[in-house]
Amino acid sequence: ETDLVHCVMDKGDENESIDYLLPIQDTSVKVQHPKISIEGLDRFSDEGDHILKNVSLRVEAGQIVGIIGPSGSGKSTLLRAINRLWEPPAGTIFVDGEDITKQSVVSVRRRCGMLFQTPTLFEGTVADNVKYGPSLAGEKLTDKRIEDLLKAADLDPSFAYKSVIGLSVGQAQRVALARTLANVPEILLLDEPTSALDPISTKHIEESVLHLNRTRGLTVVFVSHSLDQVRRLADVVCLLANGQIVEVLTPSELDNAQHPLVRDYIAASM
Ligand SMILES: Nc1ncnc2c1ncn2[C@@H]1O[C@H](COP(=O)(O)OP(=O)(O)OP(=O)(O)O)[C@@H](O)[C@H]1O
Repeated sequence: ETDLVHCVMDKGDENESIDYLLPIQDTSVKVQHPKISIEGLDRFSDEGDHILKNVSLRVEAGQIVGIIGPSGSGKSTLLRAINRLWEPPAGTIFVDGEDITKQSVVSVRRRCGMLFQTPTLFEGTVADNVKYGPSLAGEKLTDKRIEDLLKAADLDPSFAYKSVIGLSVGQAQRVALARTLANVPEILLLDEPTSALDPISTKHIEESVLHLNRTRGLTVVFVSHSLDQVRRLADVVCLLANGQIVEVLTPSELDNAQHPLVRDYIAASM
């Protein structure tokens, strides 16, 4: 990872383009392992409720997977397990074929960056927030790199030295995206990332995510209540209901979904 960071930073210093922002991940070669593999994941709450039931899911490198489903079906819990915000049992979640519980939490969280519904920034400037993750790894970001990260999140570089106080939610979410990208993630986990945003801010975030996916091969797993968003972004859609994946299909197949819960969900969303 360190080598990649340096390679990207060197190139970033020479070139205006955000295309140097993250290493390009080779998704053309069929590698042995999927990017993410979830195998028989179960979760019980402290009260004994079965929140995730034997969930298995394969996400290929460079894929964008949308997770939809009724409230309380376990979508956030599933997403949070992938970067160990909730600790999955050993041997249930693999990234590049490696059990994530065998790696350090810090490295898992850097590789699998997460955005939440509501951005939480700490007080200070936009740049302070963007620099924070790399500083934990002893890395100091250049001004140019910070500007490139802001551009990648569809935010004007002039925001770098503004205080985060006074930012709109949409701007703050883009800062949160830049902060996540600063860790050079391979996977982006997005938990309803635009549900608090207006349509323009939503478009900014969606365009950034699509651009990063198309140009960098970034793998994306996102939770959304918007079927329109799923249609705009996802290569594959998973429907989660009562803690189980009940159907996996492409966005164009949504209208012909077989499972009654999927059909109900789509009907209710129209
Ligand atoms: N830490 C926890 N302790 C106990 N129960 C929990 C915990 N986290 C989640 N749950 C329960 O697990 C179930 C799934 O929650 P989760 O937030 O994953 O669902 P969701 O599909 O993301 O819902 P929403 O669409 O409303 O965000 C819910 O019944 C929730 O109350």
